[in-house]
Amino acid sequence: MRIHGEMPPEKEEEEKVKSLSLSIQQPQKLVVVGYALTSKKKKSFLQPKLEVLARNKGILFVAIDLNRPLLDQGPFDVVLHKLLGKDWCGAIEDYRKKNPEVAVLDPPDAIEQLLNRQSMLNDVTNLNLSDCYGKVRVPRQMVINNDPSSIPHEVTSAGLKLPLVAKPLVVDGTAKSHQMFLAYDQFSLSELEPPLVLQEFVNHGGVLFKIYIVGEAIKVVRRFSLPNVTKQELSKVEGVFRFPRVSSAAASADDADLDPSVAELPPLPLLEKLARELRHRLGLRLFNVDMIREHGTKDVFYVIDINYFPGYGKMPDYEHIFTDFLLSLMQSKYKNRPAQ
Ligand SMILES: Nc1ncnc2c1ncn2[C@@H]1O[C@H](COP(=O)(O)OP(=O)(O)OP(=O)(O)O)[C@@H](O)[C@H]1O
Ligand SMILES: O=P(O)(O)O[C@H]1[C@H](O)[C@@H](O)[C@H](OP(=O)(O)O)[C@@H](OP(=O)(O)O)[C@H]1O
Ligand SMILES: [Mg+2]
Ligand SMILES: [Mg+2]
Repeated sequence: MRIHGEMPPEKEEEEKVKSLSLSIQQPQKLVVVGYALTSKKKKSFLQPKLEVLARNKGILFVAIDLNRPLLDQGPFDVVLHKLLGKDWCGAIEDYRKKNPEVAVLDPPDAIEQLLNRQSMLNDVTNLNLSDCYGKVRVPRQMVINNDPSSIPHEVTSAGLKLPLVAKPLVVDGTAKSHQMFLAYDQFSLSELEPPLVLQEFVNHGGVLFKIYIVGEAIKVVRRFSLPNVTKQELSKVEGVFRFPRVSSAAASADDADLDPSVAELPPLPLLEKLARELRHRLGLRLFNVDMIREHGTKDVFYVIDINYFPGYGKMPDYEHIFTDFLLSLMQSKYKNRPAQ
């Protein structure tokens, strides 16, 4: 008995030969991805499961040699990078100008706005997502550049509400740039070392949504976060307390037994619109957004952090999503090429 849709054996052979000869006439072009990553990033991102799947799909990752001029290397179809410094950014800019057909992920000037927590959330502030299943806000915040002794006065005159999260102003991939403090009173903030961003803490029930963006693809996961701070606690406690990287553990909160009103994912149309708008405004294709839901509301969300080229290795299915994205870059490249 033949299952519906199955071919007779002779026809099947004919088809095999046909597709083989087609592939000989038009051998699949390898997609060469040059990468320049810190060793930490290389380890977390370039996992064997990604490299193997990529190879099967005709994608080859090649390390860029940082001791040789970038312009002498390649040819690459895509350049993937997460390195800092003027020299590197200059080299990448120069490379982009001279190789406009290569997809450089992403342009250094677009990345720059995410390397400073003052500019990082600007584009979210200016978004207008009304009628889109929820409100997306940014916590009120201020920057302290110097003189920690002036912080209590500055916080009071800016009218910021306690508790505050104190975050290093600059995000440069070092552990220090992720060192966070929770401040229960404004006086203790003078103990901290500027430059800092002081951001209002928003109660959100201890769950954070991490929205990974890879080109047009979105993946959202739940992560654990800081618990709510009650009024009572705030009135009793004084001081600033360093807290660990609560939301970075790969063990996600997806499987935890959570209050459904806290755990419910933000509506997909809201996330799609947010991702689309941010992709355009930021001019980036690889980033993630940390979002929390204001406790006691259904649809008031706050964006508290945006990261360039985040820990995709922790994103479920990242190897499929990322390789599909790389192939889609090639398709749009050939589609946009003028006919010969
Ligand atoms: N305004 C806020 N209100 C409530 N919780 C916050 C706020 N800002 C930060 N947090 C908590 O602190 C954590 C760290 O803050 P943030 O995401 O800004 O730091 P980060 O080091 O840049 O994180 P990442 O590892 O995602 O880059 C968040 O995951 C969240 O748990
Ligand atoms: O994917 P999430 O949970 O958001 O966490 C990432 C941070 O946001 C990134 O800042 C880290 O990358 P850098 O250490 O290169 O900044 C990134 O480092 P990683 O790629 O080595 O895991 C992650 O810690
Ligand atoms: Mg974060
Ligand atoms: Mg961050």
